[in-house]
Amino acid sequence: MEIFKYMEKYDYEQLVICHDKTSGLKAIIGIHDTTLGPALGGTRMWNYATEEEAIEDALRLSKGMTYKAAAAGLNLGGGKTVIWGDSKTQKSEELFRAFGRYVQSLNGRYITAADVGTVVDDMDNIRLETNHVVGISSSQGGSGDPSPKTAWGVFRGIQASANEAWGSDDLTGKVVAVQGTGKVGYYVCKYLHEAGAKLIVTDIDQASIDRVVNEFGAQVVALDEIYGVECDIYSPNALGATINDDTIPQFKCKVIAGGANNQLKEERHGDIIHEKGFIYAPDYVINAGGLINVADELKGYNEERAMQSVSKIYDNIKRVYAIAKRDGIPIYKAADRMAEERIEKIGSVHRTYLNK
Ligand SMILES: NC(=O)c1ccc[n+]([C@@H]2O[C@H](COP(=O)([O-])OP(=O)(O)OC[C@H]3O[C@@H](n4cnc5c(N)ncnc54)[C@H](O)[C@@H]3O)[C@@H](O)[C@H]2O)c1
Repeated sequence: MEIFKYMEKYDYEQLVICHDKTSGLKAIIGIHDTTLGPALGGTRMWNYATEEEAIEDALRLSKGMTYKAAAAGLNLGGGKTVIWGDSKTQKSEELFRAFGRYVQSLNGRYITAADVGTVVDDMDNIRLETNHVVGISSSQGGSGDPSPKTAWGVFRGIQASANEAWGSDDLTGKVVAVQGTGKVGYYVCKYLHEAGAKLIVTDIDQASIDRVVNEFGAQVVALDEIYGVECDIYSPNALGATINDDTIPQFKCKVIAGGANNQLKEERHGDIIHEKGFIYAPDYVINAGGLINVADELKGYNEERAMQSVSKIYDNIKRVYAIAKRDGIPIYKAADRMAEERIEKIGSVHRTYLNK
């Protein structure tokens, strides 16, 4: 990989390679864009096959965070860390403290958080060396499990999508097919049930299915049946890539809106659902509740304020739909455009010299 060529192509700011022999730390911090504010993004611990794979992931993921934060209306840029190692066998206090010292050395340009392979305890260890970490434990002033907040944002995005499709936020009697009833899916079901929607669910885990059946009267279907059920809304909250060549012909819904990451198998599937007239809430806009929630820790965490901020996902989703119509482009592309326009506009404000 030609790193500078790649960085130039997608306009990256910085790549930081961190090494500590004693703890075995091998970390790569990608900072994509800090126009809107410090780069915030989680630390992923993963046993990559090669050094190149790890670098590519740090770069790819940090760029994704630029778009996610910008579209969420946060004053944050995009960054991400990958720690190259096995999260089951290679974690230690010293490894995360060594990493924390590198985060501190960036003096607030980058703020870290938990991601795949890292947990709250790891963030608490990083916190021993730097303040530039969020997602720490509640006892330390952290915001706790983000899943209910992510789900609240997904619910608000579903309301905005219903408004777009049927002219009203009212979900009474609407049938929603929910794929995945885990940490996010359970709360999505809860909010939908409270709003009067009817639930059809599927999951590989029987205990989580039983819970939503008992608590919310959900109807259950087999794993593969969820795509083709008669419903108004399909809400993916489990796996990525469930909008693909196999599933699109099965969909009977009008709206696709759920919390799962990377829902389009390929970009062209975003074009296909656009041509077929589906209302699709772009994944990284509708599932930003966890990020918005954790970012609230930077002001001293306040749950009520965080929930209000997450609620604005309603407006963000509506804005994406408006941009798609304004420019005659598929909705998934409108999300990127919304993020890029915000960075461009705020960036131009920052050109004016201010003696702060
Ligand atoms: N937790 C968050 O705050 C958050 C934030 C942003 C995005 N997301 C995304 O939301 C999705 C769900 O995250 P989560 O935290 O609820 O994870 P989770 O592991 O708690 O839940 C996922 C659920 O999907 C089920 N599942 C797995 N394979 C399935 C299949 N083939 N068919 C149906 N169900 C299946 C699992 O049994 C589990 O109950 C993921 O894509 C995640 O990346 C989560």
